[in-house]
Amino acid sequence: MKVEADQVFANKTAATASAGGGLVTKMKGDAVSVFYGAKQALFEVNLDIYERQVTALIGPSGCGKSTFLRCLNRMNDTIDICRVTGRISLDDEDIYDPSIDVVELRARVGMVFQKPNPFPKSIFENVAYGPRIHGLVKSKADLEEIVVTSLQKASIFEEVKDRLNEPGTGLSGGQQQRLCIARAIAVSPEVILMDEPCSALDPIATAKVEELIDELRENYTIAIVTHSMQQAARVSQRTAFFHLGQLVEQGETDQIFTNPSEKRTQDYITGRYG
Ligand SMILES: Nc1ncnc2c1ncn2[C@@H]1O[C@H](COP(=O)(O)OP(=O)(O)OP(=O)(O)O)[C@@H](O)[C@H]1O
Repeated sequence: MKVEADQVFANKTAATASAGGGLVTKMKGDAVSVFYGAKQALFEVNLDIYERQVTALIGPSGCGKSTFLRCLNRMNDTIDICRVTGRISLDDEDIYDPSIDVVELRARVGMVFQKPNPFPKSIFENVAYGPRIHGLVKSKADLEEIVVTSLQKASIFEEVKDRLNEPGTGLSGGQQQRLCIARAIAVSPEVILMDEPCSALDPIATAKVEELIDELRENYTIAIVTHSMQQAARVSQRTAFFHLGQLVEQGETDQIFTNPSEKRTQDYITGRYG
């Protein structure tokens, strides 16, 4: 595993170089603990998500990666037994403060799920829905422009431009996932959370989505949960390794994969467990 990761780094472009210095914190977790009923799933996690960087959350199954990701736009609020303590901020504002409008928060911090989940509506409507309910458009022309630019940014416009009125569910899995990314982009989020966005995709569709993630980094802050260490190495500049509900280590992806500080990280990336 480590050898493959090294090869990936050897091929990496200047993109990685920009991961050094000058980083701005976009979201910050301070002593974040999460409980599902009596069971504690996360233990005092401190993690910074930097602006215009891709941060990969890695670790063995059940270590709490998705739980942490879901805290970042309060998706865990939808789980009755879930309780979150500590502080999570977006641009230094506490997102769990009672004054926060959760609908607005989720527009600023969008999410793409493991399984592509287009609405059972046309391709156009899938993307138009968010801007419309968030009141982001004044006219039909505005809406059309947002739909087209979102599909372009999600690198799917060329494939769907002649079938915008056909159902989104009729697209291939990889196209559906890029449609879901277009839908997330349409409400102009600042942060995009991705929970194993490629796990239901074949290698070609995965490569397209990974390429897209790299392009999106120019304008968005991204946090991605992935089981694939090669994927983490390919798409991220920062990596956070979780184990048994604890954040073991975080840092530049190159450093985490080639020279981790913690033995548990080393064991995981070399395939000793997980
Ligand atoms: N809705 C829930 N109700 C109760 N327990 C939950 C719930 N969601 C997650 N958990 C528990 O919290 C712990 C962390 O789960 P989580 O899904 O965050 O891990 P993960 O690292 O994302 O795992 P995976 O890689 O398998 O998706 C696990 O023990 C899991 O069983």
